[in-house]
Amino acid sequence: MTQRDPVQAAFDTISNYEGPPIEALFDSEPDRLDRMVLEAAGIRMDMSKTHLDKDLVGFFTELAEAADLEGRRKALFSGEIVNPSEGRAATHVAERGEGANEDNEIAAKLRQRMRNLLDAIEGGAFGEVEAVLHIGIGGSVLGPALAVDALGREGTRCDLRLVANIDGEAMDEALIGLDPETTLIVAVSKSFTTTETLTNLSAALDWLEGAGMEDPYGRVIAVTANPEKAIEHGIDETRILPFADTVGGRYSLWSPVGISIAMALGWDRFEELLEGAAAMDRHFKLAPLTENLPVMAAFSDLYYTHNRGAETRAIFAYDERLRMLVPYLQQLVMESNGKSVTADGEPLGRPSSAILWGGVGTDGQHAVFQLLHQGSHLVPVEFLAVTENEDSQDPRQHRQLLLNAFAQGAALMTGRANDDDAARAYPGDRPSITLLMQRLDAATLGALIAFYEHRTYVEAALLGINPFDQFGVELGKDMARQVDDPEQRSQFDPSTRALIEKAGL
Ligand SMILES: O=P(O)(O)OC[C@H]1O[C@](O)(CO)[C@@H](O)[C@@H]1O
Repeated sequence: MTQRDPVQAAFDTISNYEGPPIEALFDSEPDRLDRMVLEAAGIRMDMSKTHLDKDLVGFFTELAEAADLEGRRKALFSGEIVNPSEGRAATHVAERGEGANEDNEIAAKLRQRMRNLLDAIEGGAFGEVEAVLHIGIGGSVLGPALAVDALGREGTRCDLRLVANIDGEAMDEALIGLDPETTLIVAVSKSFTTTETLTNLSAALDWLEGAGMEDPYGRVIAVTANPEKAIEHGIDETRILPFADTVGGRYSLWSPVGISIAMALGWDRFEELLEGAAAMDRHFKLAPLTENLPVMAAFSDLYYTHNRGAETRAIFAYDERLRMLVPYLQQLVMESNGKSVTADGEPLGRPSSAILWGGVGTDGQHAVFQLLHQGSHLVPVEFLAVTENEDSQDPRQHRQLLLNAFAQGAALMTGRANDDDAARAYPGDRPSITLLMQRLDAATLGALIAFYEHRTYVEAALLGINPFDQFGVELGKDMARQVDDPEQRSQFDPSTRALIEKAGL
């Protein structure tokens, strides 16, 4: 008789489990709030409005054991190869001082180099710097965009403009009102081969040259894991900030990629961001699985994809400062876990990560929440809110903001019957998680981002996925090159050829 694969057996149990509605769990589990509200690094996660009951948590614990989650967690922090397809470790935790000693030291040295350059800039080495034009795409821009948008509301030390898209409209907009004499260019690309970034860098250099600048390259700082390529592009070694190639693009804001964060918010805030992330690292590393925020959140994610067939999950931040969180997390989660093969190259054979979408509250309530309450799709929702009001704000607004966030979670769960009119009935029993933070400072934001990183890692570990490669993006890049070549173009399909012809390309 062949032994059943214990991971598959645990997934089968989870997929076939039929538990009670969420509301009933508050009666059947009197200690529910104690067990399902977890707190770490300034984040309070309330999971009591999910279907995870004691049995399910037990089944997930069995799955974690079968998938050797604790071993995977240890492998991440000890710098072992966790990205087998590229034969690499993933050392973003070392950027926060929580990796293997050797990796921590490498990261600390590169951070010191970043600090020295920052001191030189602030000391006037580049003349007066009023603005920074940060050029990068994907993981080379989304972190700085999120951090500075969230934390720079009360003023920044320089005017930070970000440009990612290869669309000239994006560059035109980013340059509005900038003075070439007082603008520094920060070109960020892990590979330094990304078409968008290199094309935008050339456009920015032309802009400097067009303004009569004698040495446009002298105004460029490059951040990359491939310094040779940056040198090939004409950037002087002294203005290159390298980072380790074991730091994935979507995990890189902690590395010198964060120089724009440090320039806009100051070095101390950048360090606080790292410290907050390190606090979450320690929690993830040490807390037992059932008290561990990233682990329990991943259990919930997998329950809804495997048991309830949820294809998406939504995140709504009831805080305007977190409006960039969803785009940031979309890359983190979907580029990491949107895969159909396991780390061993076998077909996955089960749903991978859910599609992540969302926005901010209360805006979403007046646009897409209809579907959340009454649509035929089950969408687990995550609400984020910050209890402390900023001094400058009207407390009435903040009060309403929070009340709305909490009411939505309650409404999704309880629903409301209407025997006379089905269109006015709310089925209820719809799950949500609420993440509550007392304040949104650099440390809490760091912890929040690290929480999502580790949750993504746990999901990958349980699914058997390698979350650190992204081969899915390569085919489109390749075809974009081919389609630009008249000879290869003729081999394309009739629809694509007609589009190219119509656009006159
Ligand atoms: O930092 P780079 O090498 O320019 O890459 C930018 C982005 O492009 C991707 O490689 C996808 O094409 C992302 O993983 C990455 O964050």
